[in-house]
Amino acid sequence: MALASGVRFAPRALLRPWALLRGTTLGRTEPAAGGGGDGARRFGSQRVLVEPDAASGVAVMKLRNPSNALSLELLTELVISLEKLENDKTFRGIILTSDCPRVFCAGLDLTEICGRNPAHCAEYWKAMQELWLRMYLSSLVLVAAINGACPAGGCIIALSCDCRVLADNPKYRIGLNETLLGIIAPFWLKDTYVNTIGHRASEQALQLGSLFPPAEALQVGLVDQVVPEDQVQSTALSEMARWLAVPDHARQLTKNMMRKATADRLLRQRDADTQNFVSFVCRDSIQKSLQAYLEKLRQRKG
Ligand SMILES: CCCCCCCC/C=C/C=C/CC(=O)SCCNC(=O)CCNC(=O)[C@H](O)C(C)(C)COP(=O)(O)OP(=O)(O)OC[C@H]1O[C@@H](n2cnc3c(N)ncnc32)[C@H](O)[C@@H]1OP(=O)(O)O
Repeated sequence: MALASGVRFAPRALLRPWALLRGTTLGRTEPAAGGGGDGARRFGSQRVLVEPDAASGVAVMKLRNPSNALSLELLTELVISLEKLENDKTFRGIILTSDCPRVFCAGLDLTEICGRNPAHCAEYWKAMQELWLRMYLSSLVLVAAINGACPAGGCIIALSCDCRVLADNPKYRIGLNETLLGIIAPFWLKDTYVNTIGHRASEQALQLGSLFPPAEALQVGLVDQVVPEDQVQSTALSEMARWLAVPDHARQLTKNMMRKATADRLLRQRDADTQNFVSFVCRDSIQKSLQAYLEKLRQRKG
């Protein structure tokens, strides 16, 4: 499997991604609901469902993990699905959305870094870097149809797309709230934020750990459209059409010109970034707060 440009590492899960997927349906195709015609074969895995439409060249990719927390398996399946679409010249764009009610993506799966050994945390973080690099530099148009809450790592997934459409529901807040959890967004998340909403707005939002409700997210430029919930999908499709109206080669080279320096910064410091992450999250104090936070989340449910 080809990894993102200039990669010096090969996380175990990504070297043998199929091992993680035993017993899942990845690679198997089946007719899409109501479909059956040309390009109406969907494929997917346990955690990512892909509904390709060959006629329009657009695939809808649906996350379907519990709360869409970014587990190692979900990260792996996302990379594989993305790669499959990238390698199929039929496709020019992906709409990324959630199949979970009320949640687009809950961010990092904290169970992957709480009570785990350093080697696991490193493998996990490398998989997170890999997904971000692939999405951020994808030659396809990526539109996020955000139909639920979108904190922290969820926001990063959305920010690595080209365009964001958010459902107008005050519960669907979006932002990088790491500081409120006592953790620090690494430089490449910060860079992505700055590239999207500018330096001053990022400085404020990152320090305060702001989670923006839809109207504020639109105002600050974190999302491009806020629409009623039942119009998220159709608006994402209209946005996609607008982006696909531009010749691919010109749009792709322009995207690369805008994003390459940010991605290269991570590529140059990938190992150091992993080490920073691991030594930070493996501290006793951080492990204790992660444990307490997870406990709070579980209790809140009851
Ligand atoms: C020197 C510096 C070096 C650099 C260091 C770098 C350090 C670190 C960088 C890290 C970056 C981190 C970014 C992150 O993404 S951290 C994760 C942040 N995410 C959150 O805070 C979201 C938490 N979840 C929620 O707020 C809600 O769950 C919500 C997404 C709004 C959904 O709400 P609701 O529909 O009501 O669902 P529940 O709350 O009932 O949750 C259902 C089950 O899912 C579990 N859950 C939720 N989120 C997570 C998660 N992020 N990880 C793991 N598990 C999660 C929750 O506990 C419930 O589980 P169960 O059904 O078993 O009870």
